[in-house]
Amino acid sequence: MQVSIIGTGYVGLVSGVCFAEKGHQVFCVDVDQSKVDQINQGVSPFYEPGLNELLERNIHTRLKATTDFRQAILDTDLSLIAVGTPFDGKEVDLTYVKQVAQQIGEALKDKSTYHLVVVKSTVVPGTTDQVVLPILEAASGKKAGVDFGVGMNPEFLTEGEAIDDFMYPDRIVLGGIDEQSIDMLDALYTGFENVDRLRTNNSTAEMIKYTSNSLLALLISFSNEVGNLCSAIGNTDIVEVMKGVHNSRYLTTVLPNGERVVPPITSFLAAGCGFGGSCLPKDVKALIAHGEKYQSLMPLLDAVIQVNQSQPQQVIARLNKHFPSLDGVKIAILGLSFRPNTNDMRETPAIPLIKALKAQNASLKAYDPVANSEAAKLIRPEEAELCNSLKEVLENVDAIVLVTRWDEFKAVPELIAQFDPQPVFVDGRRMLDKNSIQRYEGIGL
Ligand SMILES: NC(=O)c1ccc[n+]([C@@H]2O[C@H](COP(=O)([O-])OP(=O)(O)OC[C@H]3O[C@@H](n4cnc5c(N)ncnc54)[C@H](O)[C@@H]3O)[C@@H](O)[C@H]2O)c1
Ligand SMILES: O=c1ccn([C@@H]2O[C@H](COP(=O)(O)OP(=O)(O)O[C@H]3O[C@H](CO)[C@@H](O)[C@H](O)[C@H]3O)[C@@H](O)[C@H]2O)c(=O)[nH]1
Repeated sequence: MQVSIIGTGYVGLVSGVCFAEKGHQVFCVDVDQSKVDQINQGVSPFYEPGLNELLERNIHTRLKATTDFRQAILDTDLSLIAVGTPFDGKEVDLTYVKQVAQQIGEALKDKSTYHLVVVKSTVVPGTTDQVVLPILEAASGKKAGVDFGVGMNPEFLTEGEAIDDFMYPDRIVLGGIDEQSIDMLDALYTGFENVDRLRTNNSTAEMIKYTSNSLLALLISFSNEVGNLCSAIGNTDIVEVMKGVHNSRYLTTVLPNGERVVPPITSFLAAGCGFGGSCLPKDVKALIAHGEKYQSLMPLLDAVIQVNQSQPQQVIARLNKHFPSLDGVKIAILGLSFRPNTNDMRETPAIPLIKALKAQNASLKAYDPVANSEAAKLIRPEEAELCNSLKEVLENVDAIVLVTRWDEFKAVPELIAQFDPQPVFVDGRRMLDKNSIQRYEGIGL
């Protein structure tokens, strides 16, 4: 199939290389010329494990990046919209989605064959049918369901694991205005085997995406709330509590041989210094705001955000056990990206934590295995000194705070074993063994 993908961010570019790998002819379209040039040189504009290899293999054979929007639409049968949908403080910002719909519509005016337009961006229920479809009809002068189809295909990839998530999805949601749209969208996923496909309407497809992310966020905040109580009680460990909870038959699958498998969703029961990223915070807030429009309040999701916003304070409370005043206390921050294996700093809990520590006059150093240069755009040198290695950041500090679960940090117990005195270690992710470090403190402990 000839496919155009609009937006070459995490979703657009990963979808592009993966569909090319599956044999489709893909045009990746972006307004950002520098991104387009970089992609055409076979280099990803952002860090994502495995992406460069797939890009190099497919560029200029089955994949091409371009800024020529019109030509990309005319030369393809199906377009995926994968531009950003940020939260603007009040509601989901559909500016980019609307712009793209307008441009696709204008190109469709000159097209004589059937074309399918699919929204892959995360958009609130109703957007594809009530916002995108009317723009396409008005700009093209054509009729949806007759001259072109309209679909919605939410994306579930996780940054840092995006290629595997895309190639081996746990579900494929195929939304559409009619059978023809859904059939064509289904055909795009030929070659994706052994995966549940859910055929539905666009509004339901949109709601599936928000509900999935809201559930994940809810699980995290639930774990954090219980973890905070564990800390307050003392001698009660959230990690062991959640191990016990996982063993419930409702959260595990029992295989015919009796083996118990913990489904991935239960990994979202890990308490920590809070969820960040470009999806969970903005999607939960957008759904709450969308509910308000229908006078359908979501107090449970309001609380999910509230708990999340207070999690950095839990780290500070652990530090305060040892340092009643943080004035002049030298602290190393381990990890700046919102999760491991990415350099994405969007909504990372590291930023509110650094601001809060700085407000108390702590003296900060920080290190991230890949996100240092992205972090330098957000963190001023007077807020925290960015270090180039784990060894360097650990030198001469009173305390260490682990924010991101990078594998490299497993070396910390050994690296600090000989330090005298031992720094206080606050595990913001409960990543390390609590018995492996002398002055260990952790969320939910
Ligand atoms: N990042 C994720 O892990 C993830 C996962 C699932 C779903 N989503 C959703 O997918 C969507 C895209 O997210 P992302 O993280 O890939 O975004 P991103 O910000 O990384 O990329 C968006 C891209 O769109 C381009 N763009 C903006 N306007 C354009 C236009 N008019 N024409 C062409 N290109 C244009 C930008 O230059 C940018 O390269 C969002 O709705 C997001 O919620 C993201
Ligand atoms: O038990 C957990 C699991 C995650 N997190 C934090 O939650 C945030 C989000 O992590 P994760 O969900 O792994 O990464 P994302 O790339 O944001 O992926 C989420 O958002 C994507 C975009 O919508 C969806 O496609 C994915 O299914 C969904 O997991 C990170 O800050 C994690 O540290 C926790 O605090 N505890």
